[in-house]
Amino acid sequence: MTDKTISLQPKIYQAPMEGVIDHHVRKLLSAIGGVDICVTEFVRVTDTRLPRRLFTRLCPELLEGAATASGVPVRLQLLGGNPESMAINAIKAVAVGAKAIDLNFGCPAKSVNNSDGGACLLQSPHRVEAIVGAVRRSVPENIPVTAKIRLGFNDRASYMDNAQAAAAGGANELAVHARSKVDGYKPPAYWEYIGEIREKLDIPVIANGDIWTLAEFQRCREQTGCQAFMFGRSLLARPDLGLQIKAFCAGEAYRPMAWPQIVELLWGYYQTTREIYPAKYLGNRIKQWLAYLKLAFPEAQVFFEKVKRLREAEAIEAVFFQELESPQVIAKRKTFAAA
Ligand SMILES: Cc1cc2nc3c(=O)[nH]c(=O)nc-3n(C[C@H](O)[C@H](O)[C@H](O)COP(=O)(O)O)c2cc1C
Repeated sequence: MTDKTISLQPKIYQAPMEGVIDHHVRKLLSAIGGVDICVTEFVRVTDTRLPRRLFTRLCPELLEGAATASGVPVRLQLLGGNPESMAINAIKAVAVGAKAIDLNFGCPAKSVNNSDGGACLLQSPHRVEAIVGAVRRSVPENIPVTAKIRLGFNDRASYMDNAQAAAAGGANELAVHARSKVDGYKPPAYWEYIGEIREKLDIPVIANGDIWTLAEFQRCREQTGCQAFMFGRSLLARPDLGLQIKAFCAGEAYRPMAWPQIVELLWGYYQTTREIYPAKYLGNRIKQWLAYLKLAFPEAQVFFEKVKRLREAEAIEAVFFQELESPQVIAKRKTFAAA
């Protein structure tokens, strides 16, 4: 690989997804490859110093050098509106093992916004600056403090004020989900705003929102000029999207993951989480992942239909066995093994 191709390689981030991308999913996604940085679900900061176990439950990687088993660094995300409490808990997180802190200014949930956290803070850019500043000043300089914003709360008018506030507070990087809180998750994502932010700020800006495919990555890169990209739902829909992008950028051939590999991935996820989640929720996590996979793999829709009403381990596993033993899957497995 020449220096030129290295410099053309984008940095790929796994987006935080509360209730969806936990440490099990981070482990699987980072093992596939293509992901440079993972981010945890948010730790909700109240007025107290949170106990160590809360950090390690949400991010057991803190006990393993703050990296996944495949060595991908994991950033711990904090959410809250009180600069002092955020700073105190950032210090605690670092003491527990965090090597980077990300601050959430994007969560649209009513319950979160009503208790003064997430996207509602975008209504007061000076508060964004104060929170970032308090955390930045409280943790050692070698610990990156990053922020993740939307383009605004009720509308997108405050996008630049909030981006500049995060930078003025000392954020080392800024991830921008290209929608306002009111935009929710409705397409489109307004990538053009990210490009403006990137031009104005001196810190790396990470583009996020609706980058579902390699072609969309290319368009987003063109529109924003960014070198860093964050993928949430899209990475669940195409778990090797990071590899697809990196191979493309390096000019290398790459055969994207096909359904047989996806079933094996899902089977691995089911097996590792089977004992951990309460029995009454058995299968819920794979159904949740299938809901994203359906967007990229027609086979996932068929599989989802077969498991959607099942709650018993035996029944769910029978569907898996049927799929894992299907001639199509076995044939593909042999082809991959030979390749
Ligand atoms: C179910 C769900 C949970 C999310 N949880 C978080 C979170 O904990 N912290 C955060 O900053 N963003 C969270 N987000 C937003 C994503 O990180 C990301 O910004 C958004 O989904 C757009 O990116 P995508 O189009 O690649 O999914 C969440 C999104 C979804 C759909």
